[in-house]
Amino acid sequence: MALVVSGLDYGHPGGEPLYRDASFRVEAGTVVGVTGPSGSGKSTLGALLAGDLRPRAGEITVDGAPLPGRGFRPVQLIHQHPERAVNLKWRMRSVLRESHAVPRETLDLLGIRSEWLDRRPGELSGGELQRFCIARALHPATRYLVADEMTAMFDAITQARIWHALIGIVRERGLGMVVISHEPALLDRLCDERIPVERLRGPAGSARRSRWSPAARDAAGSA
Ligand SMILES: Nc1ncnc2c1ncn2[C@@H]1O[C@H](COP(=O)(O)OP(=O)(O)OP(=O)(O)O)[C@@H](O)[C@H]1O
Repeated sequence: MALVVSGLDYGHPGGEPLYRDASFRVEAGTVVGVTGPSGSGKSTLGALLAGDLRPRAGEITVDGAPLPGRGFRPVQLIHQHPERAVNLKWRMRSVLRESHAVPRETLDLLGIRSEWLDRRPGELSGGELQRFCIARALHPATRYLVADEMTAMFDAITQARIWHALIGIVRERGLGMVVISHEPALLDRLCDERIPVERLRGPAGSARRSRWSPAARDAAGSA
């Protein structure tokens, strides 16, 4: 059981190639960190894994089946910007219900207060709204989670609480998880393995790589 990326090619329309023949896997029950400089393609990778973007070539499979093009997405993406992931006109009760009947226990673990359920996204702080996006992503049929700078808007104590709750659920359900983050300490704490995004560019990515510092190249090369 794994989320498997094989021979992935992708570049945004009109942009330079970001991924060439990239391959890696995330075993169910493991947490994999993805690191890389700003603009290197981490969020793009998250969108590809979740099925929001389609690869130009290559394949992404989920527990042996191709990533579905429609219907429920077994790879759920938790965005860096929660306000882009929800209908801003709906009350939070409906935002949650659109995904599934989130158990009260999960709401409590994520620190979601009952009074927030009757508000709209614009009436919550970024961190409060993000808790709802995490709860939504924990659909019973979710197999893998991709967390893209998920806790960037939280203070350190809340960040630690949210990660503790989420990793507990992930481990309990045997989900696989990809954590995209700029924070090495966070990745050290959470992840079983780290993948520098540079490693996924393949030999053809060396044209872009040459614009970066020798230290970054060495780090990528030794990974
Ligand atoms: N929809 C798009 N159309 C064209 N180019 C895009 C699009 N989205 C992102 N890009 C470009 O693709 C590259 C990778 O962007 P991406 O957001 O994946 O990087 P990132 O590593 O997540 O960056 P950050 O750490 O700053 O969030 C950037 O050069 C960006 O400008």
